[in-house]
Amino acid sequence: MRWLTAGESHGPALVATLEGLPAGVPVTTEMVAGHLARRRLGYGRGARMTFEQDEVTFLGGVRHGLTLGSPVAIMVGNTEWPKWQTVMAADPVPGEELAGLARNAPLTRPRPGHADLAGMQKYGFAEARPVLERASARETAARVALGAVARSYLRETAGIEIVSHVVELGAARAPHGICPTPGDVERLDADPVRCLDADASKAMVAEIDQARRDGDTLGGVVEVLAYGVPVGLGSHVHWDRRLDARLAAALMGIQAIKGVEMGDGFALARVPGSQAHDEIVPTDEGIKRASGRSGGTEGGLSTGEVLRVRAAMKPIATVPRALRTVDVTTGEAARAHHQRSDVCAVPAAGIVAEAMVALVLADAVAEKFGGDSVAETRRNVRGYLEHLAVR
Ligand SMILES: Cc1cc2nc3c(=O)[nH]c(=O)nc-3n(C[C@H](O)[C@H](O)[C@H](O)COP(=O)(O)O)c2cc1C
Ligand SMILES: C=C(O[C@@H]1CC(C(=O)O)=C[C@@H](OP(=O)(O)O)[C@H]1O)C(=O)O
Repeated sequence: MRWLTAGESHGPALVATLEGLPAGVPVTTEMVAGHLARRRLGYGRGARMTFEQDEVTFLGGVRHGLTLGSPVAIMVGNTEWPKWQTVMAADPVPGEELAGLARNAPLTRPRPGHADLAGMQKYGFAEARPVLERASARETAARVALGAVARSYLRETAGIEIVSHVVELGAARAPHGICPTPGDVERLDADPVRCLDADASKAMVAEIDQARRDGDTLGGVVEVLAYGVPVGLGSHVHWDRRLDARLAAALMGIQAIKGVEMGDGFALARVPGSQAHDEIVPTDEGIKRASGRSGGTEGGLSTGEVLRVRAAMKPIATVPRALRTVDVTTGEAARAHHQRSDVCAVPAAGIVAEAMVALVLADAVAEKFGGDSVAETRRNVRGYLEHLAVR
């Protein structure tokens, strides 16, 4: 399976394509729009989330609610576009039309923590606009759109369901060991910070309020769980086939994610081996694990237990009480450019992380089970699981 996104934050639209899906995956505009709406939620997001809509259009690969086996192409329109169509026009614009446009003022005070400065230096731009337009996490809308399609494929072929929740936000933490299930999604989506524990949720909201008062921003940690993942996705045989490595790369590829842990991750480094692994035990339902510390992978293969992976997001880099920078036109010390911004986007990052996990798992399922139609993939999954049960 291959996928790509294109589009700028204030361009006309984002587009995303996914190639390698079989025919017969149920997909609708409403399904994609539903996941995009979940990404817009979350206490602490900025003004743009209140007025911009995500307009979903399928451009290819789907007919009457089912994939055709051809590449799926989705467009997510930016409803901000009318305000930006001169500044972000694809074709040349006469200088007099651009002159005096406040939106076109050169951004010469790059923001620490963003791609602004290194991007300007690398690509030879005199200001940050051409960099930040693509570096912006607006692009995550395109990933979530593809993630919605990948999730439907996972559900239909292998019965896999994906859930995420916020486990840390600023200094507030959810109690250790809370593992939401697919049945908790409605409750999670209704919570302002997508945290299952009511006290922790209140503490997280209070952290965001305080950061806003302080002119500051916050990060946090999200956890993604995948239920129904069969044993044997990924492989131990080569580094780039390891499922854990693929998940880590995909999650690290989300804007502002700076750390990824499989299962108990870093905590495992601090305990002896007798407390770090998941013992193998016989049960009435077959061979199982006595705990879930590994997060559902061993040696780069899924174990058949619940998959659990965490991603740490750094605080939003556009800090209202602006950070020190240099004005690249004068070389003088200055304060970083700041307009509207999110105070905290950790709940939204959880939805993006779900999409990335879905895309990695979809790729791994397609690799293991193949199939040109959903029925064929399903047969292959069933045959494999029946064979395992016999053994
Ligand atoms: C869902 C989401 C929303 C974000 N919103 C903002 C924002 O409003 N303002 C901001 O400065 N950064 C925001 N970011 C983070 C920046 O895009 C990110 O920090 C920047 O691209 C640099 O990230 P990097 O150091 O990981 O490359 C957001 C990230 C995500 C995942
Ligand atoms: C638009 C989205 O997120 C944006 C991500 C973002 C950034 O710098 O990453 C900055 C903000 O955009 P702007 O600078 O235009 O206010 C966010 O609103 C979105 O998630 O759909």
